[in-house]
Amino acid sequence: MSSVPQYLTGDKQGIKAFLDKFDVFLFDCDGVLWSGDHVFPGTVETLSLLRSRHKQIVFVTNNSTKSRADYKKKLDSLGIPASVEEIFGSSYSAAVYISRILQPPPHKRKVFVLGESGIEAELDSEGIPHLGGSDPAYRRDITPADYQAIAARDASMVDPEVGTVLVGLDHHVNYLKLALAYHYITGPNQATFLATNTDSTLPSAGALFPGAGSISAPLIMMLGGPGREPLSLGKPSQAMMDAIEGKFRFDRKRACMVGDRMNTDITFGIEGGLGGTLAVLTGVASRRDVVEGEVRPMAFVDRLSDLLAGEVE
Ligand SMILES: O=C(O)[C@H](O)[C@H](O)COP(=O)(O)O
Ligand SMILES: [Mg+2]
Repeated sequence: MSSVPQYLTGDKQGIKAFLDKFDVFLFDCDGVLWSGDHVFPGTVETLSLLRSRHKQIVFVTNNSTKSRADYKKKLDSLGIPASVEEIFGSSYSAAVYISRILQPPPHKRKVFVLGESGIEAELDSEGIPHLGGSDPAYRRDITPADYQAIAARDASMVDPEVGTVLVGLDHHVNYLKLALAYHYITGPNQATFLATNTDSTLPSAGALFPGAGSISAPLIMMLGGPGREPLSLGKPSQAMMDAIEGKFRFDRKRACMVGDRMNTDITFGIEGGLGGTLAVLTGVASRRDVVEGEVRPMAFVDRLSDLLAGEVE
């Protein structure tokens, strides 16, 4: 059983000592920097404190609805200084995995997407053709003709060149898309079943909503349940950690993962062999999860801006 994490809120010297241990901070976004479009008070000041101390900052989000360029716009709109180079999302992680590791053969190079434009933009950035996703042709009710065409594997409905099904948070999921995804995975296409992430919930507006995991769950059930889960390329996937380390070239022992979720963010940092992990209580995890859970961070604070107390010399 892991030890009880250090509680740093209000502990000026403890915060200073904690911050001094690290040169790199990997920041989760939803539940840490903001909740939906509400940026938590003190977030901007805390990040600029770290930058003033020459700490490297990387934004590592599982939220696949936006691309890195979209996140740059969101960070700008919330007054959070950042470069697009500092952003690493699960949709980019999945696109890189497909183009550089999975490398489907030319006749199976297309990806059927259950997700939003963030996935499509990152697949485009890696030159990967895709269908489904935000295409309005799929945002409709299934019809009797659809059943016939899908069952008959009519190429107008079931594209023979689909070799991968990629699932992320999809605010427009529906029966037709789930049916097509199932047939791509189980039919002659034998498509590879991937997910950008499998978070069960999404923290937004101070509450919890269906997460990306709830979008792939019906497919897992249709495929026979446990053992048929998709390969997930978001946190805590170490494929994502390796890609981030490869890009930013940092000493893992001098890096700290900051997150609000134990089974993604904190597990990501621990399994990645990072020097530290810090939890905040403004998102998914409760204090009890942090202090008594199976997975525990090195330290925690009530909110990110509590780190500002570390400014005192
Ligand atoms: O369902 C989801 O996709 C997640 O809740 C969301 O993406 C979490 O984003 P993160 O906290 O990693 O920024
Ligand atoms: Mg989060």
